[in-house]
Amino acid sequence: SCVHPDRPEPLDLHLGMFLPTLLNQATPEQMERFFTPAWNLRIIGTYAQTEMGHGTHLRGLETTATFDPSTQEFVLHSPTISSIKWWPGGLGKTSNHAIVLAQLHTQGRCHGLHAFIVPIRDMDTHVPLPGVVVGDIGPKFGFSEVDNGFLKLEHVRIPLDNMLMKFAKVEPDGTYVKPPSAKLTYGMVFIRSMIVGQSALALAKSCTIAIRYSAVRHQSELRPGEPEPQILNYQTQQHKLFPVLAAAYAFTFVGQYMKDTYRRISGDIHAGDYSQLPELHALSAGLKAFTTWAANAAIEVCRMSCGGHGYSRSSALPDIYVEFTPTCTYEGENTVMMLQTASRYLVKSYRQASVGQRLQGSVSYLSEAAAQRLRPRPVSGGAAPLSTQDLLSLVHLYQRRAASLVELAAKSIQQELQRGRSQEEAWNHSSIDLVRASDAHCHFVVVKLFVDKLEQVDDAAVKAVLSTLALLYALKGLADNSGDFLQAGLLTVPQATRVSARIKELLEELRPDAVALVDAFDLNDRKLNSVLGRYDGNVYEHLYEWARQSPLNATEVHESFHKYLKPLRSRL
Ligand SMILES: CCCCCCCCCCCCCCCCCC(=O)SCCNC(=O)CCNC(=O)[C@H](O)C(C)(C)COP(=O)(O)OP(=O)(O)OC[C@H]1O[C@@H](n2cnc3c(N)ncnc32)[C@H](O)[C@@H]1OP(=O)(O)O
Ligand SMILES: Cc1cc2nc3c(=O)[nH]c(=O)nc-3n(C[C@H](O)[C@H](O)[C@H](O)COP(=O)(O)OP(=O)(O)OC[C@H]3O[C@@H](n4cnc5c(N)ncnc54)[C@H](O)[C@@H]3O)c2cc1C
Repeated sequence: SCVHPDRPEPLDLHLGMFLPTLLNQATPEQMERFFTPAWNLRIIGTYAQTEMGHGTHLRGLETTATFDPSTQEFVLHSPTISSIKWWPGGLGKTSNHAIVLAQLHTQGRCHGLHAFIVPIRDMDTHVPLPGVVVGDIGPKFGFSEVDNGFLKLEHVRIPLDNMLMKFAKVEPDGTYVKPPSAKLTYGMVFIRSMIVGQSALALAKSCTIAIRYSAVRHQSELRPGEPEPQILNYQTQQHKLFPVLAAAYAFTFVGQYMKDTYRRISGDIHAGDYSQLPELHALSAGLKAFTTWAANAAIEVCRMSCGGHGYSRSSALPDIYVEFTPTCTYEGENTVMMLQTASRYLVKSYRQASVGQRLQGSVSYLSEAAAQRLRPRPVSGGAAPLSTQDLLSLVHLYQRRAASLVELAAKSIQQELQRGRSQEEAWNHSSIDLVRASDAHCHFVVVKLFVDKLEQVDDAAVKAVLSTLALLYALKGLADNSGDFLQAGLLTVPQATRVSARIKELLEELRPDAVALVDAFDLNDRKLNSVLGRYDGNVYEHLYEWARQSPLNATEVHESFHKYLKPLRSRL
């Protein structure tokens, strides 16, 4: 990672999942035996959960770990083609160990998914161990530096104390001891929390490149007879890029918040208090999905805003896209994550609020919404006056939109049940509404955290420009989702028109600060690795130089001329 800063590489899973999973789930003895050599890179590990047949539905995973008390060993086995582990990064060629997630069988009973440390290659020769069939899964959309792999286990034996036993345990006689909370065996919360920060970084890089380049690039005519303007002066260009800039700041603050929240709640968990785990799961799942979807779309906006040169790899934008886009899929497919946040948290909280329970954490507004529903509505009704200046009133608006969409989704489930559908069918027939509700909840959380952050900024000028960005973020979201706000009676058509007009004013206000605002991300040229996004703006000279270095230019006359074109011509 020193050679290719911020690029995917074969040790990512070792650093990002193998070591953290040990930290969270290994016993002190296992820390000694595995963590220390892994920290020193003698053991190189990966996290092997996904199988060819199942990634999302963890209870459907087929790999088995059967305890054999006669030898004090687990026998790990892949019983079918679809049970072959598929996708783990660094598994194909790099790792000598894997944390394998498998269905634990002992004393004739299956106890569900547990984590096992499985040596897969000889520590000296790196040759796969007996019973281990392992290799690379082949070329992908991107990530070509990473050897994502497959792993077929054929009755591979590992010692009893290679099961990660900080929480659940198997005794030497095969007795299974349950973990203090069944949810502790889900290990993905750490990376999901970190991915939010990755979304911010991807956005910061992309808009730094696109905004700097838009200040360098001159095109067309704005006023007849005058020199060609910087493309950043076109309103449509600003409308593409400044909301991305605003989102990059918003997600940076949300990323910091997720890191702090993870630290705080995992501290509680280590101290034996599991009460905040559902909030952490719901927040990390929802915000992972919300921010990666937004960033994924925005990277493409930035690339296209650079015209033809954006398509060249010299811009770095194609690489940023292919490296980032799997975050929408890995660590929990985004739709599925949104549904987790909706079902396990929002709808449950809505029901609790409806029977008068006071809620804590990011859903406390559902209690307020429930209380309001009980009060008679004022006769005048309708949308409250909208201030396109007051951030707190916008936070409140997002909160009411989320409350209304959570209610809509919960009511849809209710109606489906009343139609005689089963709980599961009612759920599936409401899942579009549920994803919308989660999306609105996350959007509210992001706007709120952005506005909260402003309170911590002391410098008046910085606070002013960040407030303008926060306003743009909130109003652009309002405009993009005006259907929701109109449907919920939170916005009128004339108000929506005013929002669009205010957005145009904000774009103009931000224009003089736009380049300074991307410079403030402090992404150096080496890290950006983009000809278009160079700090010195010397784009054209370097673009020419970059092209001259293309492998096709290594010889003046390419061998294809002698091999194909010349013989072909002689036959015509
Ligand atoms: C040290 C330096 C570090 C430097 C870093 C260096 C560089 C880093 C770079 C990192 C690069 C990373 C590269 C890529 C890694 C990709 C790795 C993967 O994809 S790996 C593969 C990733 N694969 C995936 O992510 C698979 C996605 N699938 C899943 O997560 C699950 O199967 C499911 C959640 C969809 C459903 O599960 P199911 O079993 O059907 O569960 P139910 O729905 O029935 O819910 C039961 C109850 O449990 C609750 N609960 C659930 N989850 C959690 C949780 N996490 N927690 C807590 N609670 C949870 C739930 O709320 C409910 O509660 P209640 O209502 O009863 O109270
Ligand atoms: C680059 C990359 C690296 C990876 N690295 C690793 C790794 O290191 N270790 C590892 O174990 N895995 C890894 N994975 C695998 C990854 O975690 C899974 O691909 C991911 O969890 C999604 O699961 P899936 O592929 O089974 O998708 P599927 O679940 O098959 O998703 C396909 C579609 O079905 C929909 N769907 C599925 N279930 C539901 C549902 N309940 N409700 C509604 N819709 C649903 C999804 O929304 C999606 O549209 C990696 C994947 C990639 C692309």
